[in-house]
Amino acid sequence: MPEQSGKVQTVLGLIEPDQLGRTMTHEHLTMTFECSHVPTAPGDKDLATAPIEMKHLHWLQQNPYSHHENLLLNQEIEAVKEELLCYRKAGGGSMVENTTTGITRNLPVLQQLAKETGVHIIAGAGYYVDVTHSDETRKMTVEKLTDIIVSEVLHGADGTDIRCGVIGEIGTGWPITDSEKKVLRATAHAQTQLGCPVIIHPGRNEAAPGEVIRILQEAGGDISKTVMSHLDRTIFDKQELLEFAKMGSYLEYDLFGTEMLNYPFNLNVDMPADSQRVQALAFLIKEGYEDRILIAHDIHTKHRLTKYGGHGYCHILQNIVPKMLSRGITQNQVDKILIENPKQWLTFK
Ligand SMILES: CC(=O)NCCS(=O)(=O)O
Repeated sequence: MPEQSGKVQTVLGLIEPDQLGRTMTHEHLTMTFECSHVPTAPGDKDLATAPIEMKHLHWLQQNPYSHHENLLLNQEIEAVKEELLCYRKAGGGSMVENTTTGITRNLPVLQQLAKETGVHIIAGAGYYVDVTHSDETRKMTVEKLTDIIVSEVLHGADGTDIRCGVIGEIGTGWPITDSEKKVLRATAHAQTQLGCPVIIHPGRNEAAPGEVIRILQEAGGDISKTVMSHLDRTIFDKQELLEFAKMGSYLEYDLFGTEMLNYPFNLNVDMPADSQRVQALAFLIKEGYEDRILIAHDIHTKHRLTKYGGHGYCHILQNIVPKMLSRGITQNQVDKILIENPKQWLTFK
């Protein structure tokens, strides 16, 4: 039985699950997102290269992926540290940092942030979406990928001895590519060896989450210890959502704070507003899924930091929790979503 059994693994070592407190299960504290750059409309070229300033904030909120600098969250360590200190003051305890290979994971920075702020940080093992896979990654067998993921959890990643405490976010697109399928199978095999939590980034299609779960299931993965991220931009039909929920994964609404008219990665999608996200949570609770819900902001660009006029990492604790309570979600249910469910998910078997 690995030493992680019954514990949560942070970048500073193992902790007791009860130490976690309120936990955001899908955040990024340092990463790059250049892989998802969206070409700028011809008339907007100047805005796309202008410094990030208040007068451009609305344009940036509507076009976050067309501004190169905005995709470099890794340049904001001081601002992120300030926000983490506020997060602690607001009653936050822990964060899962979902940056995996392909979007510039930086474990020493995560360790430094954890030491300086007292927030428990859990780092992610594995690989982001296909477009970020190196030639070397593409050539690897499932067995080799499994060994690497297991080693990132048991021994440390990126040449450090800093150990990851979850596998993911494992990136998949739509349709799921062969290289992504290999990584999914390796994820399931590694999870079988380790008894650890897994978190998935699905493609932007209603069928994508179910297809990922089927691949993991066939490879022996533990779906009850797996989180499906980004449901807020992926499954809209209530019946489809309930069908998916029956498959048994955690159901994550992790784009709180993101409100935009045109979602550039899939123009057929109407990105919901936060009030609609709260309605989705209330619906899932009414349908009996309060033990399976997780929430977060998935901050991955600069403009969402308070330094740039964004909502920051405290938005859920300060604004969304009161809204949940005002919409009939009880304090006990809020605590399940923010404390108990993350604890159950993050504890190694
Ligand atoms: C970092 C990351 O993958 N964020 C998800 C953005 S998306 O628009 O929900 O795909």
